[in-house]
Amino acid sequence: MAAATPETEAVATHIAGEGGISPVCIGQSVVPLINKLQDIFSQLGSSSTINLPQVAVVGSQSSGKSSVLEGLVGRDFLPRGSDICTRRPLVLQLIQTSRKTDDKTEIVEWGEFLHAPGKRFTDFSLIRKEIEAETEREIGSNKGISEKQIRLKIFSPNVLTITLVDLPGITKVPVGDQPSDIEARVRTMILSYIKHETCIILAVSPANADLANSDALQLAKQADPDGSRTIGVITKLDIMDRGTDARNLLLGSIIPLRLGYVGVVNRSQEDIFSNKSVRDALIYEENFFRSRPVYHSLADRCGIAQLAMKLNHILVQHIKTILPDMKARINNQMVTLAKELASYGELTDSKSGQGALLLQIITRYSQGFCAVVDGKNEEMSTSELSGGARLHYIFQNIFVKSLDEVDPCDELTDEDIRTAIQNAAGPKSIIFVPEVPFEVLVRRQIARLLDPSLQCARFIYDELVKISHRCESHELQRFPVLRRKIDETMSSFLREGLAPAETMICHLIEMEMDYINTSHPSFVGGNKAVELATHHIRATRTPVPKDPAEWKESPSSVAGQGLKGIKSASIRMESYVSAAMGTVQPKAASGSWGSSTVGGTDVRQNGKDASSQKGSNEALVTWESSASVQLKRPPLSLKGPDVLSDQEMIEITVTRLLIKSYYDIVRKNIQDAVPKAVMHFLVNHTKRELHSVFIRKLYREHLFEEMLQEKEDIAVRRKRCKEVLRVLQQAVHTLEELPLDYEASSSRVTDATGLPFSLAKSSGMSSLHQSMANGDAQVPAKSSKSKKSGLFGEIPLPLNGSYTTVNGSAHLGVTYPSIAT
Ligand SMILES: Nc1nc2c(ncn2[C@@H]2O[C@H](COP(=O)(O)OP(=O)(O)OP(=O)(O)O)[C@@H](O)[C@H]2O)c(=O)[nH]1
Repeated sequence: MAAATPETEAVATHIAGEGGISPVCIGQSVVPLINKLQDIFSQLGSSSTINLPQVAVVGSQSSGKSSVLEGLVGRDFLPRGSDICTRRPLVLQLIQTSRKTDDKTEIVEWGEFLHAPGKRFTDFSLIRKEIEAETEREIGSNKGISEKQIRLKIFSPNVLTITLVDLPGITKVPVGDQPSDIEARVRTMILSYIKHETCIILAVSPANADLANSDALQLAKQADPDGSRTIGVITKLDIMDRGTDARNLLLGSIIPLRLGYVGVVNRSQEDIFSNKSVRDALIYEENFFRSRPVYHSLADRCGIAQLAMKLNHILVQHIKTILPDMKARINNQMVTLAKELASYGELTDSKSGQGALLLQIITRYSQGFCAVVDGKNEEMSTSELSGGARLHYIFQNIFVKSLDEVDPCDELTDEDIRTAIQNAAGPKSIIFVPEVPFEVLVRRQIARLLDPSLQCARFIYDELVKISHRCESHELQRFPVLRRKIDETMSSFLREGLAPAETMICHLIEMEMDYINTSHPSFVGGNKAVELATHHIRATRTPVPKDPAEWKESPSSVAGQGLKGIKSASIRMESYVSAAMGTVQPKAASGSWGSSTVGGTDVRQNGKDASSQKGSNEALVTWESSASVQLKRPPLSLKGPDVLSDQEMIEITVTRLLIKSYYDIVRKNIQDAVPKAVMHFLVNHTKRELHSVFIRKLYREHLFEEMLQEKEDIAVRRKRCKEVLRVLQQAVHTLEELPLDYEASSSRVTDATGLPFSLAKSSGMSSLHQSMANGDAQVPAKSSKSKKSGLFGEIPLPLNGSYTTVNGSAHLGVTYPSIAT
């Protein structure tokens, strides 16, 4: 390396400070704020979604990760060794404390674990022991690995303020308690840290192993494919094969890395055994690079100090890049919290305040109810019907449709109709199509409309109850008593609305049953019904059998089928059709079926009746000459004969037609009137009166206190909400304090070519590059502020662009002289 010039000496003095103990503190004004934020957000618990930048050290087992971290911290406190040492992720937050104190007794450096809050570890060897003990407490001593973090804060005036994560090394063959898939598990664990875009990866590879096989670089590439946040760290430069050096590795000739490599020399195992101090190790490292000319031109890539500077600068730029997003996220969180807080409202003790609050709640409730019913609710669902649309569905798709599907005669058999007709005729024969049985039967069918109509009203009532629950405001949740009272009032009010709706429905059905309006213009009427019946029968009759024997058989076979097969049989009956049409019956048929003419003959006098008549006449004659004839006692239950007469068929068909026609009229009336009644008495009435009912029943001054009793957890939530809001406001404040025009003053970051980032991208800087390459290590005091874009945003060139060396070597970002070893 080139000898130190007066300028570099001056810079070195500046960095070393008085007595050589002042460290370079690039980012001092920025990173502490981030740590402050980190503390603030840790108070918020896991709900915090702010990802603060971290630096994670990854690599294969025993590659020197912990040693690198120790070098960066400048203290000897991590478990290290040739065997597996780091078995749980160690999150290490370095916090720079105030620089120096005159009071020599004051403790200036200490560590604190999250699992032992308040306990200061001033003896750093105890920190190492505590890490080992805490590791064993979790996973025992037999080489097991866990992903549960150990969190440690190191407070010191001699550290760069930064967060580092030491991760277990990648290992191939399971040993001790390690599971068979140890390699995969460790890789997954490491990836879970380094995959975050905000994580800077220190990929540690030993110089004495083939870089092409580096686990660290392979994992880093997986998490950061474009290499924009990966720094390669080459360790063990001191134990490379004789005759080899790491020049090509550091230059990125083997595996190029966008942010380049830094070579370091840590303490060897022997050094550890002999308790070599960090300070001595750093001096040794400095001498190592100084004594090897091959590294002279790579001063900016050699030594832990360069790594510290590089890291710090990248971190600063990174923070600047993510700041706007961080602010936006905090603001979003604040908006959400403010809304939540507003929903909890404030408590008031004054009667007028309570009254106003109560009035507001019941007014909102009533308006919400109406809005849901009217379909004006803002939170209207797009995935299913809700509110008023459900009421409409119940009316039209359930009620009206169900009535449409009802067949008024489905429960009326021909025998039922015939029996009704005969009963209506009393002791007489039927002359005309009877009116009474039609009325009796149609009334019975109209009565069947009552149940579905009442059910429809019930369904609507149920829906309104559901709506009433839905429109409970968030605010109402705070007051369980008020909520219960509103619920009670609402359901009793809805019940009160249901009663008149049901009464109205009963009246509607009764009205319909009470007066059968056969003059209704849509009613088919008797004559038309006979005509239709006749027409229907004509259309469906089968041809008359040619063989008279078949005529004989025909009726009897119909009779043989009994009333079960009467419908189809009646269609086949020629006699029936003839009777309906007024034509003459075939003789044979008339013999067995009686002399029926439309409306003129007692059709019940069928063959059997005739023969019994004949039999009684004979009995009379015989009585005169011989012993008396006994009549059969009529059975208790009397039914008409099995076989239907022609006239009966017509009567039945006509009666059916009349029933259907009239029922249709009534059905339409009911389909129309029931929804109207329900809407009027129940739904609209509720909408109209709800608010005044609430006022009447709930807005009572002596009830205010009771009804506005808050749920216990609401007070807790309100308090928590306020607290989190306060913390967020503090975070915003902290962010606003951040000097966005921050400019690094005493270090620079170089890209893989060895040039400072910005300079490397500037044109016409080759002479500068050359001077550095020559080991002059001088950067003009003023250089243009150019920028490099990448993941970490734009990296401006430090204004003074000074390149620091101490005695021709890079100076550390930590000042070991002050450390008590
Ligand atoms: N000679 C020499 N030895 C080193 C160097 N870096 C680390 N070592 C030694 O390598 C061994 C492992 O170092 P650690 O720092 O514990 O490595 P690690 O990667 O943290 O190990 P695990 O956490 O167990 O994976 C120790 O004995 C160190 O002394 C170096 O640059 N030079």
